[in-house]
Amino acid sequence: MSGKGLFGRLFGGKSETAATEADAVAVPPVEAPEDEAVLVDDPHPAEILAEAPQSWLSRLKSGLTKSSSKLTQGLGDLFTKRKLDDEALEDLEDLLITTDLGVGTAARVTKRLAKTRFGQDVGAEEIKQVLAEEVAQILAPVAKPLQPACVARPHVVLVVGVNGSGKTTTIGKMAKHFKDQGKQVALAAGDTFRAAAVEQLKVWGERTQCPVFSRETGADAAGLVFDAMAESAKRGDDLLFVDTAGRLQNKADLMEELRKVVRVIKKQDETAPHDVLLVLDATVGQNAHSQVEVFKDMVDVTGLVLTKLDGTARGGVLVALAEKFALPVHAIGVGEKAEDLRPFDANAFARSLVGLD
Ligand SMILES: Nc1nc2c(ncn2[C@@H]2O[C@H](COP(=O)(O)OP(=O)(O)OP(=O)(O)O)[C@@H](O)[C@H]2O)c(=O)[nH]1
Repeated sequence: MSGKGLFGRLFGGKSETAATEADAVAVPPVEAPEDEAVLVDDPHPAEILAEAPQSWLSRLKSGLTKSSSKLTQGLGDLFTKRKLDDEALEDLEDLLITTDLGVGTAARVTKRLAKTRFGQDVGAEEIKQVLAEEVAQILAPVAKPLQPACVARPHVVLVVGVNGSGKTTTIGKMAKHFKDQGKQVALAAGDTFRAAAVEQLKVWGERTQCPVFSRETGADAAGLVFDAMAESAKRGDDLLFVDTAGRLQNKADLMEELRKVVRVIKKQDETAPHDVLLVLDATVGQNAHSQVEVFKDMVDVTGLVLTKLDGTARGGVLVALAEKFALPVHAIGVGEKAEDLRPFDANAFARSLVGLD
């Protein structure tokens, strides 16, 4: 592990290399190149916004394939009809921990099986059922789709997270979701630190036909957000999504910037921001825990969005996060297209995660 400390690992400079799946502590988001042409040129907007040929459930299942295969394979190896004794329970607990489900979940599942099936022959399918039920129970209290009341105009959703976690993409996908529901939505490019971030948000603005409030690179983010709120209120928008920087020189700078943004938002509406979403990249696995802790220190995080579940076998981390923080999980991302972000459903997720239909 590098000697940079937590902040260095979370927000470290360009020299940080992307973490591998096996690297449980380093954070993969590496600052995207400024000339990220694919984002700026947007050659296939229609494709990105196109209706999904598959149902959401099949997208979810295929998105979680890496996670479910790891679990299914592990369970298959352990339980081709095996007596459930102490050793088998220990092996099962270890497997569940290695799939990022968390110590608490692993203990719950093994305890339940020990109570009901100790000494009997059990198979992988039976264990999957028990696991799916336990996971769904853990997730049910946190599965809360974002339902902005829009009593205040605009209802302000502040979006935070480390660079590359998927903030901008999540904003774009949510903008489409709420536009489709008939809401008037605007976007504020509060990551004035990186030109590519502003450009990327503008691309989503064009795709979703939402105005994007932006300023030149290096401009004061809080000033931009203040003006964006005033303008959005004048327009009578239902919703204003505010993108933010994910990395500054150090933690103190980032904290100061985020707190300043919150202060200026409150100057115009003391009930705002109405939601503060922390976007987490699921591929970082257990490191997501530290990210939640760091951001909770900086701002009043009200809910989570987990992205890139399609790119990792570590989808179980969502369960561990739910157990530890009990923060609402509003949505999950299983791909880069607009329809790849959906309100989070505990049961569907639990069954897909363990590879059940
Ligand atoms: N596979 C996959 N890719 C995703 C998902 N969500 C976002 N991405 C991709 O992840 C990359 C980073 O996403 P961004 O939205 O730019 O992340 P950000 O947090 O705004 O990052 P900065 O703009 O660097 O601050 C982009 O290439 C997205 O297309 C997802 O659910 N699945």
